[in-house]
Amino acid sequence: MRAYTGMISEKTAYFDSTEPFKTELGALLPSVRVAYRTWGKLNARKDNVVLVCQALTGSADADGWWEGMFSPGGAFDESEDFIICSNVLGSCYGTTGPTSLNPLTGRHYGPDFPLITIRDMVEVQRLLLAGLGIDRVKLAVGASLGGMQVLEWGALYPDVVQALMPMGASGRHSAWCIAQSEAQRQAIYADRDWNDGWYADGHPPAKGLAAARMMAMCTYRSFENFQARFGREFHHGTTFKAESYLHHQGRKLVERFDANTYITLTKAMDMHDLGRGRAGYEEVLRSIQLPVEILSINSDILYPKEEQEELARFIPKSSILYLDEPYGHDAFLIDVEKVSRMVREFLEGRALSAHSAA
Ligand SMILES: CC(=O)SCCNC(=O)CCNC(=O)[C@H](O)C(C)(C)COP(=O)(O)OP(=O)(O)OC[C@H]1O[C@@H](n2cnc3c(N)ncnc32)[C@H](O)[C@@H]1OP(=O)(O)O
Ligand SMILES: N[C@@H](CCO)C(=O)O
Repeated sequence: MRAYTGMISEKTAYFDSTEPFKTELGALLPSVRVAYRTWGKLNARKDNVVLVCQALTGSADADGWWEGMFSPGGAFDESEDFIICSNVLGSCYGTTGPTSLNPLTGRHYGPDFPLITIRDMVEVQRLLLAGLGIDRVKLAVGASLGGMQVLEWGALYPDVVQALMPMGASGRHSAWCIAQSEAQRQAIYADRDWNDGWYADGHPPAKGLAAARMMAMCTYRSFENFQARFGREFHHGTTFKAESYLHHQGRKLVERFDANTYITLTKAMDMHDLGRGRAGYEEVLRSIQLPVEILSINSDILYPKEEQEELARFIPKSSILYLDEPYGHDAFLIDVEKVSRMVREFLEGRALSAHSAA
């Protein structure tokens, strides 16, 4: 697998919405820019759209961070489908977020960027699709934060999306996940360069962001995976391989990501709750009348299988698949061949029948 560098591809396109965007929680963004990529061709009936929703540190470049999903006969097949992936609201890869200029102040939003929600991310994607003249999506698919967006698509726009495939996600962020996010954010706040989010250019809270990533990496993997890969072996001198692995991953994130963005996106994930302000959590799940294929990762310590089984229990036309791997939550990025096949089978099976019936 190619290492994901977080560079914005030159193939990235931009959609600008000059209308003010009101967030779910009432903040007003004067304008919104969306960075997006597409692959394949939109057919004459405009009914071959597959929407890919990114995970936490991803970008519009799904062919970078989820490369193995792109192949003839695989999940994302450019000869069949028109595949769209946009960078989420609040991120730092081209879509409006804390690193963007605030037109009202002329400086970066930084920590002034408002608290946003998964619903805001979906609303911004909806603006993009409308701007591209698309009003039907045959499949919305994504893992982790991407899975949350997929579920919100089902709740917000069931007339637009025709099938959903959320992976390694829940219908509402658990106390456990909120606690992990907060511990990571506290590592950033504790960095001497944090300066309440107004860190100087070239002096980000690097140690804090690296520590946050190291904590997160432990939750993206599993006891078994760390034990099998690193055991008690040393990397150099008295540094264990398990330590140097985390140092490496922490360093890599600091090179490609922004601390205020990390805070914005993890808070949005913590706000994830399909039931908020609606008729009730279970009712919302029951009301999703689309074919839904739920992928559960057996070794996931962040979103355990009970959470996907809960989704499957309440969403009427859902079924559940299990990815039986030792890798932990990030198995969706590692065993891509298997995941890709599962998506294609869904697309050509239950998802296709919903699509043809529409
Ligand atoms: C939406 C998104 O997910 S965005 C981005 C994709 N995800 C990420 O980048 C998250 C961070 N990366 C990863 O977790 C992984 O690289 C994955 C999930 C993408 C792939 O998993 P794996 O194939 O098992 O890769 P692995 O976890 O071994 O990481 C490989 C890297 O760790 C390094 N590494 C492995 N063991 C050690 C060690 N003991 N000490 C130091 N470095 C180590 C490798 O040299 C390699 O470095 P590179 O990425 O700079 O080439
Ligand atoms: N590893 C993912 C987050 C967890 O799925 C990312 O870096 O975006």
